[in-house]
Amino acid sequence: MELIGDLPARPLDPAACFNQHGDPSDDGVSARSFRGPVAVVLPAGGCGERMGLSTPKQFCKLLDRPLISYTIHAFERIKWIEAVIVVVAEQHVELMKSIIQKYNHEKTQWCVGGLTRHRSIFNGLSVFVDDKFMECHLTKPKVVIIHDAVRPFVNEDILLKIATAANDHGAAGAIRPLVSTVIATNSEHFLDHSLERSKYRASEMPQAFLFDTIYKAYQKCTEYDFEYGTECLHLVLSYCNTQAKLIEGPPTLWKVTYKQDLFAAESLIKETLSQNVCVITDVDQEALQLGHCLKKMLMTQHMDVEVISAEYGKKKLCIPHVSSQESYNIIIIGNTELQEKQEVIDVIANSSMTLLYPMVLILVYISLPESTPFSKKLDEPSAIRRLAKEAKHRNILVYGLLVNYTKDSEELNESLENMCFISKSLMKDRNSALTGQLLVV
Ligand SMILES: Nc1ccn([C@@H]2O[C@H](COP(=O)(O)OP(=O)(O)OP(=O)(O)O)[C@@H](O)[C@H]2O)c(=O)n1
Ligand SMILES: O=C(CO)[C@H](O)[C@H](O)COP(=O)(O)O
Repeated sequence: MELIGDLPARPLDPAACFNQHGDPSDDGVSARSFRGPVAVVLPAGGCGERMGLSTPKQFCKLLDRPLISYTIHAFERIKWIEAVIVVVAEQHVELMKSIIQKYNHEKTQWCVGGLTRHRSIFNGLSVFVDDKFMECHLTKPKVVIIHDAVRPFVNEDILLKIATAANDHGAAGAIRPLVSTVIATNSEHFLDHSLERSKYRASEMPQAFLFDTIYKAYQKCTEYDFEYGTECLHLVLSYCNTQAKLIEGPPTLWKVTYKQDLFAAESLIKETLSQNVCVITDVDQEALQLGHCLKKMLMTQHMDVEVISAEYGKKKLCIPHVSSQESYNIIIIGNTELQEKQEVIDVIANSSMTLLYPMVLILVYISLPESTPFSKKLDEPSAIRRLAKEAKHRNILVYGLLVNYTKDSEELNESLENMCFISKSLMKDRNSALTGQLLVV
C-alpha cells in the first residue's frame, strides 16, 4: 500500500499521516501560505444507498468509532480551521449531537440537511449568514471548505493548498487521475464514444471557495441544479463566472461508497496506528536485552520504536511521554506486579488518548530457567484476563506474551523473532476478541 512509504517517521497524530504528499509549490499553488481563518461544511445528510446498510455510511463504525468522527477530527486538529458545520438528516440529529459530545468535537456544530447533497450544502452555508442561526455565533468566513463527510483521510497539506488556491482564485478543488476510461452508451446500450482518459480527471473533495462566491452561486442556481447537480465547482463557473483552480490530491481522498470501502478504510487506520511503538522495560539485564533486540527487529519491519527503561513502580511516569509522542502501542517488558500494570492502564485511560483510537498494550513476561515456571503460577493468566476485560471498556487492548529466556543464543533468537512477529500482528490487527490471552512465544 502506497500509504506505508509515505508515512513520516513519527506522526504527531495518526490522522495527520494519511499521505502527507509533496511540496505546496509542486502544483503551481502559491507558496504564500494562506492560513485562514477558514470554516468547513461537511455534508453528511445522505442515506448511503450504494452501501446498502441500514445505517448511513457516515455513522458506520471503524474501530468502534463512527466514520464521521474521523472526518471531523481531521479538520479540528488543524489550527487555522475555525469552525466545522456538519449537515445531517433530521432523524440523525440526536445521534450527531451524541457523537459531538462523546468525542469532544469542540469546533463542531450541526444543522439539518435537505433531500439532495446540494440542498444540504446550501443549508450548511446558510448557518453563517441566516438570522435563524444567530445563536450559533458564527462569523462568516472569507474562505469555506466543502468536504464530503465520508472522505475521512483528508490531510492538512491538501487542505492548505486548496484553501490557498480558493483565496487566490475564488474556487479550487482536488482532482485525481481517472482509474477507468469514461464511455458513452447509445440508447440501445452499444458504445457511442469513449473519452481520451489522459485528458480527463476525477473531481474529488475537498473543494474550497470564497464564501460569497459559492453562496451567491447557490442563491442563483435552479431547481434542476439542486435536484440533479453533483459538482459545486460547476455552480460557481455557471453562476459567478469563477473558474476553479484544480489541484492533484493524494489517493486517500477517495469517497467511502461501497461496503468494501469500509474494510479498506479500517485497514488503512490500523496500518497507520501500527507504525510506531513505545517499549518500556524493567531495568534488569534480561528485560533490557529483550527490549533492545525487539527494537532492532521491529525496525526491520519499518516501525518507529522507542525504548525507555524504568524501575519498578516508575513505568506509569513514562505514559505522559508516550502520550506526547502519540504512540498507540506500548510494550511493557518485565515481571513486575499486576498492580503496577493496572496503574499504567489507569494513567493511559486518564490521558484521553483512547478517546479517539484503541491503545494496544502488550505485557511481556520473561520466563527464566531458574525461576518458577510461569505455567505453575495458575493465578497469573486469569489475573491478566481480568485486567484485560476491564481495560477493554476503556479502549485499551491488553495482551500477554510469555518469552522463554534462555542462554542458548539460537533459541533466544527464535523466541525474539516470534515475539517481534506476534507483537507486530497484535498491533496491526487490534483484535479485541484476543485481549486477555497469554500467548507463549
Ligand atoms: N441529501 C444528501 C445527500 C448526500 N449528502 C452527503 O454528501 C456526501 C457525498 O454523497 P454520497 O457519497 O453520494 O452519499 P449518499 O448520498 O449517502 O450515498 P448514496 O449516493 O450511495 O445514497 C455524503 O457525505 C452524504 O452524506 C448530504 O449531505 N445530503
Ligand atoms: O464527486 C464529487 C465531486 O464533485 C462530490 O464529491 C460528490 O461526492 C458527488 O456526490 P454524489 O456521489 O452524491 O453525486
